Amino acid sequence: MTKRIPVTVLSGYLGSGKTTMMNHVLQNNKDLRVAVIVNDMSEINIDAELIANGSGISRTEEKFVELSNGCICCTLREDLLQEVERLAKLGNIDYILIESTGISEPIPVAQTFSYLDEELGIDLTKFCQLDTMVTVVDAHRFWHDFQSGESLLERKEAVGELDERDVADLLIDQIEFCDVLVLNKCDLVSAEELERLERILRALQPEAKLIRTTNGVIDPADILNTGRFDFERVSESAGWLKELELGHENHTPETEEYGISSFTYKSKRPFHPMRFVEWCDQMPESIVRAKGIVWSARHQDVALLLSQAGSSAKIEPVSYWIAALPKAQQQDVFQQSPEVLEDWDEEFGDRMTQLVIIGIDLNREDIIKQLDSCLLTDEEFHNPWERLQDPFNWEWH
Ligand SMILES: Nc1nc2c(ncn2[C@@H]2O[C@H](COP(=O)(O)OP(=O)(O)OP(=O)(O)O)[C@@H](O)[C@H]2O)c(=O)[nH]1
Repeated sequence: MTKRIPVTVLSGYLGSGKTTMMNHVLQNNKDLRVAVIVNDMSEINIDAELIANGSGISRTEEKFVELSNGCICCTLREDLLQEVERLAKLGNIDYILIESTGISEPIPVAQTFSYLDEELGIDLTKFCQLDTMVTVVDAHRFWHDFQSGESLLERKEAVGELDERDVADLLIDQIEFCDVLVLNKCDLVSAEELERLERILRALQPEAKLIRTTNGVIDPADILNTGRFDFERVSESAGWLKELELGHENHTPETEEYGISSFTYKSKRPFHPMRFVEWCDQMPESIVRAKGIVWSARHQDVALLLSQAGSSAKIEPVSYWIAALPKAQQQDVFQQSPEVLEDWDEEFGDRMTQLVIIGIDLNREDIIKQLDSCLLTDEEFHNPWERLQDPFNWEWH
């Protein structure tokens, strides 16, 4: 069997320094024949010029393939698959380095390398192996972008009119799904600010290797042939998920020194949907990331997922409560996952809220008090919940 070619994917918001880092790695990597795929949405492809002119590229025999009118995660998946397959079959390269566009989410890119594409009949897992998912964060712009409250559409950076993503959502997706987190442009930030930023990134992404850089100067061994990528492990690496699973074992006193902390709010009484939505709209600014499962009294069958990052907060149905499934199906779940019975309520089953809050200088007692005041009062609890106003009007089948 031929050896599978390792692949590193660079993600990171527009202008964070991906191209700069890629050039540095290409110039300083001595032993590997690296093929580069750059995926850029802009009409004038500056990345292409930079790489084409970069010294050392011809010396080290990199091949440059430019995907020019879409992004890896959506419109150009087909192109990417075909290009990677073609490069891999050529057989004269040792490594593939991909720079995805600043607005692409890493999960679909990683999926491209992890599963067979049935539509195109291309199975990249035969030729390559995802080795490292790198996310580059701009230390100078991070807070500005994260707290901007702007959408990609407003910044004219969206994939199309239907692209409703906020900048903060994209940044958090990129941070929460990676093996190596590069904090670039450290020259533009004070030492103290950098320390704080590093701590918050650690709280958001505790598993990835965190590396500070200036002008993308990184040891190529930190992002090539690291062998770090494991889909399941990376999928479970986000700080909010660790907090949910491990609770306080996850905390390091050192982090709390910088005012950064996290906790899980739990309740077995449902939220009044209107009051909860109002709270989400005016969350305290100290909250950097809130995510978790929510029990809303007006939505008895489905668990809701709240995902907040910066000033963007989204609530959507995520799955049926086990208690809302037909009895036979419930039995199947109990057999497969007996641990769900540990917290089972006689009347309400698995329905409960578990919300992770990560932030800076959080006033924990105050936030708990605010959330408690969104729960049904005794009177509301004993009256029919269907009469409560529904802020969402979702339709699902
Ligand atoms: N001061 C400073 N500037 C940097 C650093 N790294 C990159 N830059 C500059 O930041 C700008 C953007 O860098 P790029 O490497 O093009 O960023 P990118 O992530 O590839 O950008 P897109 O392809 O648009 O997503 C360039 O002008 C770089 O010279 C750094 O560490 N410090």
